[in-house]
Amino acid sequence: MAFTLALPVSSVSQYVQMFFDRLIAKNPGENEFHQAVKEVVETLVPCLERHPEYLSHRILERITEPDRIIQFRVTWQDDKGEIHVNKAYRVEFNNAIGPYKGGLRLHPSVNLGILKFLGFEQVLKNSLTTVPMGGAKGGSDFDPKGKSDWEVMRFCQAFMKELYRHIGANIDVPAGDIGVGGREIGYLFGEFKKLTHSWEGVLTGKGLAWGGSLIRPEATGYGATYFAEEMLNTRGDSLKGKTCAVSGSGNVAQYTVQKVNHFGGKVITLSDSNGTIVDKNGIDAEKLAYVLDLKNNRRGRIQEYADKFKCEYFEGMRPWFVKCDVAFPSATQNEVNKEEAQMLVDHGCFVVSEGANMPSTPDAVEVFLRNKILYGPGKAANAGGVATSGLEMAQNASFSSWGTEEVDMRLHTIMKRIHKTCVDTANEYGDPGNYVLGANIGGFIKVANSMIDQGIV
Ligand SMILES: NC(=O)C1=CN([C@@H]2O[C@H](COP(=O)(O)OP(=O)(O)OC[C@H]3O[C@@H](n4cnc5c(N)ncnc54)[C@H](O)[C@@H]3O)[C@@H](O)[C@H]2O)C=CC1
Ligand SMILES: O=C(O)CCC(=O)C(=O)O
Repeated sequence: MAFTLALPVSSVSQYVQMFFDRLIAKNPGENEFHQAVKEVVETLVPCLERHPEYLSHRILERITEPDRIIQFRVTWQDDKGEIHVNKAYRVEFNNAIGPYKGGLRLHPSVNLGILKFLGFEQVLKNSLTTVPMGGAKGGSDFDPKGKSDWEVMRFCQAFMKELYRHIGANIDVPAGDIGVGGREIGYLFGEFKKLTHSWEGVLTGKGLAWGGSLIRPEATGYGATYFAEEMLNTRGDSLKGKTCAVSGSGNVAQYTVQKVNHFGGKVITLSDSNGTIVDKNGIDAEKLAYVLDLKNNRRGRIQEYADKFKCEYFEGMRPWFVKCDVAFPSATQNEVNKEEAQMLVDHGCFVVSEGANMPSTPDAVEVFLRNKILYGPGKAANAGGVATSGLEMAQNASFSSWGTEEVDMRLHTIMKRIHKTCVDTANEYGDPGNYVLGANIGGFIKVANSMIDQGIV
């Protein structure tokens, strides 16, 4: 099809700028969504210059507008019988290459702009995995902190009472994200079965006894660590003997620590929304077991680690002031700002592998790129979680379950493949070592081509 642009523009860069201005005007106030789209479209310019058909097919406009957004009310009762109302969403972003797939977040900060940024990132991330999955994200402003198991169960059941109509094993397959782990997936799955009178792989991150996959809980942290190791290998180096800073202390952080230890590195930090612990001796297997119990069962604060193991605790601080070789931001979006990025680099950090989604602000990313450190953006580095969800879907669809070694081997292979895609794409577009460009173009092309193949829908 001919390159027929309706707008009078002389260059692709100018087109992209006009596109972005319109996106902001059409989606006011959705700051995280603007940020995620801006980063992607800016790096797409050389690809769009080479492929004008993406512009004439209006792929930018279509890929940034969710297929549909479901917004609903969740009404539930606390243990005292008091009634609460939360806002909830499922953003079904794009299913060009497979069923909608992506996590559910339960956190008071959840709003549409955050879920749209996460859904948009998920489209490109899932494409990078090579597993056929579209992108989606959902969640609610419900705060699980301080709630009893019964309250969490009642919330999850009320949430699923609406969501069940919109999802299915071949339609849309949610999973965990911040505030949603094995406990919540269990309550959601139980309610889905009850409402639909069917057993299907409609959620991933399920318990092992009822359709879950080995290694899914570990997969995001393991994957981010495999990605860091791959990046280091390009410089003839490895994680062995490296000092690492990890933020967060939830699912992704926990299994990052485990895998870094496995590779012979030493993790010296963990954090939560209250503060950071710094344990210069390293968080070994025994201390990690304590963290898992603290965070997954007792649901306590990370400060208790410092009390127990007599290390330093920094109230209200993030970990990025420490001296380290490798950083794994694994808590939440925009948790590394420009000053913190500069501090990391100044203190000798030369690898950043993002376990969280968009944890670095745009000017922090600029610091990493300018200093030519090994910087693995979230949509590549943390793709192991959703990739292993894809493996869980494959096992469910074939009524089979694979062993630990098989799933881990597949995860490792997928992470190596994603790394190679980033490296090869960055080389092809003349910017070697730029994993941001490599991941964005690498993920985009497959979705864009699929959308063109499938016509104007
Ligand atoms: N669970 C998964 O499979 C995947 C998760 N991610 C991303 O990884 C990040 C962490 O997710 P999970 O470990 O699953 O969640 P989680 O709920 O298990 O843990 C989240 C951690 O981040 C901390 N945190 C949350 N909000 C914070 C804030 N505003 N300031 C400081 N700390 C904060 C919490 O205290 C907790 O330690 C998120 O960005 C998520 O989107 C990305 C890919 C897959
Ligand atoms: O496993 C999934 O489907 C969700 C993973 C996820 O939410 C993410 O990659 O950010």
